Amino acid sequence: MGDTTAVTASPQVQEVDLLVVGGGKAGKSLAMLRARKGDTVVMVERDKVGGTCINVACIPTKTLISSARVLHQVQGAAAYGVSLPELGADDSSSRDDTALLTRARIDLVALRRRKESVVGGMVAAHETMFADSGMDFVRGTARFVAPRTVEIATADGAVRRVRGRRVLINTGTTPAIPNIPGLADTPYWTSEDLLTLPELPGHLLILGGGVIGVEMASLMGMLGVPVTLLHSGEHVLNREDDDVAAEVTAGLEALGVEVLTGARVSAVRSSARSGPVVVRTEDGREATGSHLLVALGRTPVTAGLGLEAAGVELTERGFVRVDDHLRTTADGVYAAGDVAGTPMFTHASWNDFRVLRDLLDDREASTAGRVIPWTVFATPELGHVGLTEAQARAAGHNVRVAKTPTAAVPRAKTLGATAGFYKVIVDADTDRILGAAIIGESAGEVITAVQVAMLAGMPWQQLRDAPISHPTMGEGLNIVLDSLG
Ligand SMILES: Cc1cc2nc3c(=O)[nH]c(=O)nc-3n(C[C@H](O)[C@H](O)[C@H](O)COP(=O)(O)OP(=O)(O)OC[C@H]3O[C@@H](n4cnc5c(N)ncnc54)[C@H](O)[C@@H]3O)c2cc1C
Ligand SMILES: NC(=O)c1ccc[n+]([C@@H]2O[C@H](COP(=O)([O-])OP(=O)(O)OC[C@H]3O[C@@H](n4cnc5c(N)ncnc54)[C@H](O)[C@@H]3O)[C@@H](O)[C@H]2O)c1
Repeated sequence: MGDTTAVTASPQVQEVDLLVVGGGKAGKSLAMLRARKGDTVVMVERDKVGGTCINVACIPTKTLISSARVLHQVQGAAAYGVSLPELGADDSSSRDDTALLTRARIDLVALRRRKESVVGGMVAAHETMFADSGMDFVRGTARFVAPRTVEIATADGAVRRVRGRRVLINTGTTPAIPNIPGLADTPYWTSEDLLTLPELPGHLLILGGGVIGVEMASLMGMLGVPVTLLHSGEHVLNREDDDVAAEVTAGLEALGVEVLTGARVSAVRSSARSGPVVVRTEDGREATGSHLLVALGRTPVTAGLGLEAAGVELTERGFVRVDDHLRTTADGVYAAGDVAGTPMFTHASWNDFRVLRDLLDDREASTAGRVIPWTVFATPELGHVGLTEAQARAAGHNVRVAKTPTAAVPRAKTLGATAGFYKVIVDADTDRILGAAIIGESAGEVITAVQVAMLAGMPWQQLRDAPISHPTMGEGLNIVLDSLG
């Protein structure tokens, strides 16, 4: 275990082996590992223990989505043969189970309590892990004042200066609030505000059909909230193929969500602080709602960090400039996660940690060429890995596409969850799998099997012929690849 008191080289500056600015996924993982290995480590965190994902992003959203899915299932439970015997089992003529189940509602207080309990449990686990690792976890805001040196305004009012032999910047992103006329004068929620669920909106307007917009629209749709989603692109989820986005849109519409595409919002107005919100698109369409959610991307947290003093440059888009080894333009300073322009996923930030773990131990490691999958937790779910069909064609591959409705998968039939499709893109010359998009129950789990096949360089025929358990959603991979012959 490291000497956490660290060596003081001058009266003002504490010298440590590793200084981590921002305790996101990459930062906290590296801080704990290096401290356990005996390095002196200071990690500075200005806000919540454990970073964005566990407090205000992945974990609370997925917890709420799980509750909403249960509600959705209960409301549709009569179709599965579920009835309510305690409400008149001996008088079946006087009740209508379908109607009663449909009337199931969410209890907002209990919902919030469940979310807070899941998040709280993970935060508590992090507090223990941080302490056990031996790192010096400092609550406060860090700002660079010299190369590899920060000044920390600590939460208890003190000021500390710390210099790291090596430094990692892992300050993440915050919701982007574009300068749309009228927006500043209108009450709006970001994803963080929505998670506190102060109330269920009468009608939610969502600006942006990226991952956040789609997941929140699906969540609110399942909770019975009328939703209008306005997205500037031709289809939601800009990165996906047209057919994939269309299927996700169909899933939203099945939940009652109105999806407006080609709808770049150019003005927002609200007659009173609590009055209806009206948004207007560039092509003159208008939508009215009771609440507004802004889901228009995320901004890297670099303002006020003093990066000039550290010699750390930014890219044109405002992210910390890094090379394939996550090295910034300043000697000994690395950056990782969202702020470094890594794809904005927790598992990508975690993978940055693994690259740094190896580099700091003088082993070869790089971010070049890695394939990062993602899951969009809408209902039905979308799992994605590798190239889209459009990207594969644009890259000049000799493309073959295998596509089968999720309804063809026996497990989907038993689950009564038949919406979606399996789509796998292969290279006809090399037989390698280039990418896949799967829409259906547990798609985020099934996509991992495709990812592993890709990592192993497996020819698609081997996955087609693998004896996959029956009946599982994974078996859909046999079925979809069978369609290639
Ligand atoms: C609503 C929502 C849902 C999401 N769902 C998913 C999902 O399901 N799956 C997924 O993979 N990804 C999801 N993401 C993305 C994921 O949350 C991010 O990619 C991930 O959290 C980025 O982690 P990070 O390591 O970059 O740093 P972060 O976890 O963002 O941590 C950065 C930390 O730095 C701190 N900090 C900033 N400046 C300073 C400073 N000057 N001094 C001290 N500390 C500072 C911040 O307080 C913060 O805690 C979601 C994002 C959102 C917004
Ligand atoms: N399940 C997950 O892994 C998950 C979940 C949530 C968020 N995230 C991460 O968070 C990041 C941020 O998500 P996001 O959805 O906020 O951003 P995003 O950039 O993915 O989507 C925002 C969309 O808004 C559209 N847009 C921009 N201006 C507009 C306007 N004026 N009117 C209408 N539409 C407009 C853009 O075309 C863009 O596609 C994502 O990149 C994702 O990686 C991941």
